[in-house]
Amino acid sequence: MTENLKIAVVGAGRMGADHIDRIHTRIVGASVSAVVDIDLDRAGQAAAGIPGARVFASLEEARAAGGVDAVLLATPGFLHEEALIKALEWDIPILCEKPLTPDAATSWRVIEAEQKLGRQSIQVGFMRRFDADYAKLEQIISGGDLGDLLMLHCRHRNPSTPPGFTNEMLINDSVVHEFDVVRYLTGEEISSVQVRLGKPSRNAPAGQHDPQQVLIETTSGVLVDVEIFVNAKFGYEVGTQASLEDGIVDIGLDHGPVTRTAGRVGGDVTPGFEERFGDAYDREIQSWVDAARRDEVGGPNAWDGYATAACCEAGVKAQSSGEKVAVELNEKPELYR
Ligand SMILES: NC(=O)c1ccc[n+]([C@@H]2O[C@H](COP(=O)([O-])OP(=O)(O)OC[C@H]3O[C@@H](n4cnc5c(N)ncnc54)[C@H](O)[C@@H]3O)[C@@H](O)[C@H]2O)c1
Ligand SMILES: O[C@H]1[C@H](O)[C@@H](O)[C@H](O)[C@@H](O)[C@H]1O
Repeated sequence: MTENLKIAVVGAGRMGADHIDRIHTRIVGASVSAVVDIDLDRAGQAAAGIPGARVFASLEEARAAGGVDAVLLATPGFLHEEALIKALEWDIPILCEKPLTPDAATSWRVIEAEQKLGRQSIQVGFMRRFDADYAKLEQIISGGDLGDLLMLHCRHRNPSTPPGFTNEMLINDSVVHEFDVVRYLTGEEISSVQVRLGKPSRNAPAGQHDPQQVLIETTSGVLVDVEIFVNAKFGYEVGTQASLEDGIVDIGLDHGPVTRTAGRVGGDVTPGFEERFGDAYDREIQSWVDAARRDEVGGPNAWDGYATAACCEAGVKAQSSGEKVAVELNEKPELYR
């Protein structure tokens, strides 16, 4: 077992910097040994104050300098494939922020490379599986006391989007989480995706149709509707209502105290994903580190990344056609059964 997992974090932007701080301050059994970013100033800022953390412009340079046991990949999704294939060739564990890659063909190439390695080495950053609410909902559904799950109603609202957030990214950067959650909660694959574009918000930037409604069906016929609304302004909200045969369960309602005073009632709105899912990210990264030290994977794997990428591809097609698009999956390799 590796005593102290020395991690190279690739991409020191919003998510990478958050993970660097988390590993440095809260994660046990690991340290940040390298910060890689094409923007060296940004890498330097993220590495500042972390003993032993060196700064590089590429993963190859970091690897050549030595002291890299594992990679945490936090660059934009379209850049993931190349780094994943490299890390698999070097046989070092990887935590890849979602999405694994943006479409099925590129994700399948990653699956093929991992099969060549012969063991699972990639964990995908679907942190909702580590959220206490989602974990409880999964237990309620799989426990069976409320009968079969029939429908899920999901809401996914972000205050705004960063520059360069395309219309396709509503699906392959945001709804990719719901694709994973649906597979996690039902234990089934998704069979089809449909996207409906209704009245757009005046707050959406040019080129983005926001909000959108995504309709999902699983292999046993569980129906799911998702409101994806990425310029909702008021704050960050992710929640799900599950309709089961003998009960309705809600998670992700605004939490914290609700105060009634001076003729008003109210509580706090979560500003962003860091606050909503902070505990989940901590558990996710600790689980990855613990497993990686034993050469194992501690969460959703490359098959989960591939299956959701296939859903994203169907979703992007459905955005332009308006039709229900079937999700086509290759046969699941032995490595993931
Ligand atoms: N799990 C979650 O809730 C969550 C939240 C936010 C972002 N993410 C994911 O994290 C990843 C990063 O998102 P972000 O919001 O931090 O993006 P960001 O734009 O803030 O940061 C990306 C960083 O990557 C760097 N970069 C670009 N090309 C590079 C290259 N070739 N080599 C090294 N560095 C390079 C950029 O300079 C930038 O610093 C994405 O995959 C995104 O989907 C996940
Ligand atoms: O990259 C982010 C992140 O994955 C958040 O969890 C999600 O709510 C956003 O929609 C997405 O853009």
